[in-house]
Amino acid sequence: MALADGTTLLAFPRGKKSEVACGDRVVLNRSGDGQAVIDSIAPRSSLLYRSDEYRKKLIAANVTQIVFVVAVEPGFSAELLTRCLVAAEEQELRVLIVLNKCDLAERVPAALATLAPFVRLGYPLLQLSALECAEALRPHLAGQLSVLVGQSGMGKSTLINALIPEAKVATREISAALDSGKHTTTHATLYRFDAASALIDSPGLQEFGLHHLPVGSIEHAFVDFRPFLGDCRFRDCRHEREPDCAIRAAVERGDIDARRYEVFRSLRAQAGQT
Ligand SMILES: Nc1nc2c(ncn2[C@@H]2O[C@H](COP(=O)(O)OP(=O)(O)OP(=O)(O)O)[C@@H](O)[C@H]2O)c(=O)[nH]1
Ligand SMILES: [Zn+2]
Repeated sequence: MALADGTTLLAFPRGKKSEVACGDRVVLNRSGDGQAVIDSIAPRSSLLYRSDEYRKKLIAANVTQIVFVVAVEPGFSAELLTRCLVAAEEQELRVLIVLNKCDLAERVPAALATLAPFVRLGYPLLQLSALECAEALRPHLAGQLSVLVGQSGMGKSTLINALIPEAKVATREISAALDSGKHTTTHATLYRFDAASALIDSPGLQEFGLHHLPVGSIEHAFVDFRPFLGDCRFRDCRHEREPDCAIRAAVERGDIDARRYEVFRSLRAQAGQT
């Protein structure tokens, strides 16, 4: 836990089950030996979970922006990006898509083609090379609590280590404090730039399991569905086999990307289970 004066200390939740997420603002009760107990958690402006059919887990609180890192190689999952965008829309967060490894110039056009449908939807795209110009990302982090998300191999660690030189050291210190190296891969870490800007590195968000989303909020989280919502014949249309479904009609006309519609269907089928 970081205090207002910038110092940090080790803090533990009161109960056994931790309800605290990275990014939370808390009231601490100091115990004198440099440690503390978490008394209460301040109201959150946003909350990201990961979930599967069995359980959901808090990942990050009070985030204002998701930075989704993809690379020109290896290939990335457009479905995962769609899921990330849905999670962001549902929590009303900003999104920045970062295309990394643009130094591999001959691979850039293919990656841009994959990203074109997302850019058409209005999501901002930043092209950079974590090896050559990681600094290009820094201005986009100003004034935001960002969470950095990406599949393995996209260059997330390279980016963080370039922007935050103490990041490598911090990970080691936290593992030592918890007396176990195995925590390094599962817990989220918050790196502060200034009073208004910080970055959360959260390995757990990679898969974007969204089983926890309320069924009714999913269709609204697809920005391309919004112009057509309310135009279906049935008010409670599930956009599956109902007659006169405006969403399916839009897919058939090509106004909604068919792959996005398929992601919608799978999210809807899984929704509300945890
Ligand atoms: N050419 C090029 N290679 C890069 C760039 N950024 C990262 N890489 C390489 O891509 C590989 C993966 O980078 P990492 O930073 O370890 O990727 P990661 O996303 O943190 O992956 P995990 O550690 O598995 O989560 C490494 O071999 C990096 O050197 C870049 O901008 N250009
Ligand atoms: Zn419909």
